[in-house]
Amino acid sequence: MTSHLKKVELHCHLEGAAPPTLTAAQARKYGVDISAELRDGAYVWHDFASFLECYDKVSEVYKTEEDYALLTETYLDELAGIDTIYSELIVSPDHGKRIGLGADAYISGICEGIRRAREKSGIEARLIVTGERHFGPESVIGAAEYAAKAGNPLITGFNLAGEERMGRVADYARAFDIARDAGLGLTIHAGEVCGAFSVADALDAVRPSRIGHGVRAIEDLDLVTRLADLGTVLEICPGSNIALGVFPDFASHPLRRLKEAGVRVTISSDDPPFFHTSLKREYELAAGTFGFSDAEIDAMTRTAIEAAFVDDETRKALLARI
Ligand SMILES: Nc1ncnc2[nH]cnc12
Ligand SMILES: [Zn+2]
Repeated sequence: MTSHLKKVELHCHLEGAAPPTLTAAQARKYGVDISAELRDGAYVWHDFASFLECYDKVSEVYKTEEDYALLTETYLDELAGIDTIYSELIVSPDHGKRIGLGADAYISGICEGIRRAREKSGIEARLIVTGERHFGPESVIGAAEYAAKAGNPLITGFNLAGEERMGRVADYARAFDIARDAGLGLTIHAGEVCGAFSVADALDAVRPSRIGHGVRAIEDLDLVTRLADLGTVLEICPGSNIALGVFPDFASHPLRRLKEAGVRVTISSDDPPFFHTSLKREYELAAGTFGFSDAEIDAMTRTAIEAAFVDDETRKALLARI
């Protein structure tokens, strides 16, 4: 049981958190046929590439500023309902542009959702703007420029997500320079679909303070030592990793081995309904399946706050609540 524990989430894609019931209602509202991507209340995909396609199609039924406010408020309300005190949402202003809403309206809807949720429960949230590898380096640079110039106090981080097998991290280094110069926190999806080399690439080319997933670092024990020595924080999403077949089962998942090797680990849900999971379930897995004590889980939550892309005053206030 982890219902008595305070929770924090560093790694969740906003559109990836869209509840199937809400997506179905949105599709009906706009007359969009989503039957190939949403069947019997579940999202339909069969491998990483088709997951990304399904994700993009689902995202298309969220079209207006109000749609994004509602989606954000809905997810943050769910998190607050399980005693989550802080959430970082991975968002894509580029997506806002692609669907014709515009990056500013997309972000403004999301910020309104954060405001509404915080008013009800006090939950704190920040935004990590992401570029997506499969749209190429220029689009990722565009996302970084947007994040850097937005001057929005809720945008505090920059990420690289999408098809990890496309290009090397060095191809996207310029985008991270722009984000770093703007004072944004940096994190990169690496070592999820690709092996340890991808995590080493991220450290060599960018040296982010956090890595999304990073779990396949376990294939190279020198790299695990490097992560531990650098203090790089891994945003680990066990349910996502099993759903995507990164590891065959929880028994072979390296969360515990990475933690025991001294790597700073945290737990998140990634794209919860796509992977039949939730932050609640991830905490339950940490306790039940991985066998972590309450104190060990609290320590991971504290690590997440230490690594959060927030100002020191907010960090202090969050730490005081664990
Ligand atoms: N798990 C994941 N990996 C890479 N890109 C993503 N975009 C949404 N979810 C993702
Ligand atoms: Zn992710």
